[in-house]
This record gives sequence, structure tokens and C-alpha cells, in this order.
Amino acid sequence: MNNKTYFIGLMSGTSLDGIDVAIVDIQSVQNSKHHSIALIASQSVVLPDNIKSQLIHLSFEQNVNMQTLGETGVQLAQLFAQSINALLAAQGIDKSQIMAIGSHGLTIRHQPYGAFPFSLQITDPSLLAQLTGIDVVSDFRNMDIAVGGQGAPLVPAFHQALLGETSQGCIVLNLGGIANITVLNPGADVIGYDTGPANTLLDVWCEKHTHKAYDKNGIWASTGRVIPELLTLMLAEPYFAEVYPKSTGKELFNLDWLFNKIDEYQTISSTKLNKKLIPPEDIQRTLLELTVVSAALQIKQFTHTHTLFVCGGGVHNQCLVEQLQQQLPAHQIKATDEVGINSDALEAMAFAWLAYCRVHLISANSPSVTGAKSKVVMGSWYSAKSEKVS
Ligand SMILES: Nc1ncnc2c1ncn2[C@@H]1O[C@H](COP(=O)(O)OP(=O)(O)OP(=O)(O)O)[C@@H](O)[C@H]1O
Ligand SMILES: CC(=O)N[C@H]1[C@@H]2OC[C@@H](O2)[C@@H](O)[C@@H]1O[C@H](C)C(=O)O
Repeated sequence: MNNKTYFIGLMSGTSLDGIDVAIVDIQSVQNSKHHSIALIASQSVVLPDNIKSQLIHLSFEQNVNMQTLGETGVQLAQLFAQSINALLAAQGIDKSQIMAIGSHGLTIRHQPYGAFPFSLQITDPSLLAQLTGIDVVSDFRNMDIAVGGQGAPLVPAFHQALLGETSQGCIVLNLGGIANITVLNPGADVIGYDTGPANTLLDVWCEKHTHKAYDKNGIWASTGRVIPELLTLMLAEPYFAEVYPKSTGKELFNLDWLFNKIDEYQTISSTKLNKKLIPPEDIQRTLLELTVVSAALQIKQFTHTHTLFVCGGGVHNQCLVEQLQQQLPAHQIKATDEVGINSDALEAMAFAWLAYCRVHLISANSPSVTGAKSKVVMGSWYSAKSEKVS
């Protein structure tokens, strides 16, 4: 077995804001099932507008353009390769030092329920391997789904690898496009699931009304007021009451979902009849409250710890974090950065670790999280090696 210890993780999540790349040194610890995991370098690259709009088409249209589907995968692989090659050059790291890239791809459908469950992430792992000269591991979610799991969230197992030794346990809340929690309680199985929407709805509403990609520091939301009746209607969405294992995505929490809720609210409150306009900042503030309340309600169920680590882009939304603290007054809320884990790079680091697990044939899914019937090795391997034709 090759003894290289550097792995690259690539994550591009549901917010469609950009690509996170992380170079991670992962080594096994002698006489232990633990690993030492150290971030060497990371960077975020913004997704170009043309790729972003193609991804919106692929994620939301029923009749997807097959040409766009194929070409977007190739464009993503090119962008991923450029980002990796640039980061390696900037760090003075040669590709020969990297064992493998763990590339999540872009989720355009996540349908873990029903007769034909699947989760579809797009990219072109073969091209990525050729453009970087590094082996690629991709398609992480479907092996877990093949053994009856949801295929998501996968990161709780990584949170456990990083923080599982904390004596009192802790909870990790990822505030990405979708919010998900990991509950670590020493001696007990890890728990983890998506709590509901986070930045995905905040971003689309903000973009629609302010033409900005996101509400920087939650400033716009903080000028609005929560509409309690609308919040109640939103929280009535059955997903919030479902018991875990569970996972969700933009198939459910999207602009149409929001318009339907606003419509219901207007009918009940007769603002429609009176043609009263709801201030858009009130909707933004109510969406922020939805993220906070739906996550806090779940977190409160777990009473063994009051340590809450937050990560993901939502950590930078001051209004969001302040409201979370108000909902959870007994909790000590800290960004994972406070314990030395870069909160923006964490998910990319997780995919570097998942690639490490694939290379070493370690089963990295957590059946207690995804509901899988067994532990399995996840990911397909694309070799960059080529043989010359003589
Ligand atoms: N300064 C900021 N103020 C408010 N929001 C911010 C700020 N910086 C980042 N964000 C939010 O974070 C989002 C990106 O978060 P992140 O990178 O965790 O998303 P993601 O990888 O798509 O998530 P996931 O895969 O976990 O769903 C942005 O779209 C934006 O909404
Ligand atoms: C299907 C999919 O891409 N799900 C994402 C999404 O973004 C956050 C949340 O929903 C989580 O379930 C998952 O991502 C992270 C990386 C995970 O698997 O843990």
C-alpha cells in the first residue's frame, strides 16, 4: 500500500456559492483506530454565474436538458482541476505527494425515499483525474443508499473522528445550504440528520429582492420582523416532525415552497384581500427564524451536553448566530475554529477523509445516522495512471 498521507477534499454544497478545496494530512495512529487529521491548506473558489444558472436549471427543472447535464459535469471538473492545480502550486506541493482527491460533486437530485432511491451528484471524475494527474474518489452517497441508508448526511462520521473524544460530548451544527446536526455522546452511537433549510432559502429570497447573492452578516434580515403566523405555517411542514434518520434538500425547501407558504399566510391573514404588501425583509427575518427554531428544537432534545459547535457559511451570519444563542440560552455556542477546526473548510476536509477511508477500504458510513443496514466502503475510484501505447 502506498504511504502517501496527503488527501484533497472538494466540496461544493447546496448553497451554490462556490467550491471549497482542502489539502489534508491524514495518518493512522499506531495501535488505534483513530487518525491524525491536519489541514495543510484550503481555499474557496466562487462558482461562475453561467455554471450556477446551469445548476439551477438541472436542480429544479423536471425536463432537464441532457446536453447541459453532460457539459456542466465537464465544466465543473475543469473548474475543480484549475482550483486544485492553483492551490498545489501556491503551496509548493507536488501532485505526487497527493494520494487521492475526494470529490463530492454538485447535488442536483437527492431522493433517498420511495421505490427507487438515489442521490445524484454531478462532475466528471475521469476528467478531473486526467487534468490533475491525481486519482479521484467520487460518488460517495450511493453505496450507503444501496444498503438502505439515506446517503446523507455523511459528515457526522467525520465530526466523530475529529471530536468524538470530547469527554462530555458535544453537538455540531452545520449551517450550510441545508442545516444538519451531529450529536456526539461518548459511549453512544453518533446521531446526525438534516434539521431543515439554512442558507438556501435565505440566499434565494435575498437575491430576488436585493440582487445580492447573500445577506451579508444578516444585516438585511435584522431590519425585518418575524411574522409569527407565517413561521407557524412554515414549521407545520411535515419534515420537521419526522423522526431521524432523515435528510432533505432543495427538492423540498425551494422558492416554490416559500411562495406556497406566503400564499397560505396571505389567505389566512387576508393581506391578499386587502392587497397589503408584506415587507420582503420581514420574510427574510422569518426565514432566518425558521432556520434557528427548527435547529434549536432538535438540539434541545439532547440534554447530555450544552456545548454547541457551529460551522458552515452561516457562522458568518451574525444575526443568525445571535438568534440561535437566544433560543439556546444555556448552550455555549462556539465556531469550530475555537477548537482549531476551520469552520469554512470542514466539509471539504470531510471529503478528503472520506477519500482516505475509500483508499484504505475503511467503511465510513454511520448506520445510526443514515439508517443503512450495514457499514460499507463508499466511493468509486478513478485512477489517473496511463499506459503508453508502444
Ligand atoms: N458574511 C456572511 N454573512 C451571511 N451569510 C454568509 C456570510 N458568508 C457566507 N454566508 C452564507 O454561507 C453560504 C455558504 O455556506 P457553505 O459554504 O457552508 O454552504 P454549502 O457548502 O453550500 O453548504 P452545505 O453543503 O452544507 O449545504 C453562503 O451562500 C451564504 O448564504
Ligand atoms: C444530498 C446532499 O448533498 N446533502 C448535503 C446537504 O448539505 C448539507 C446537508 O444537506 C447534508 O445532508 C449534505 O451534505 C453534507 C456534506 C453531508 O453529507 O454531511
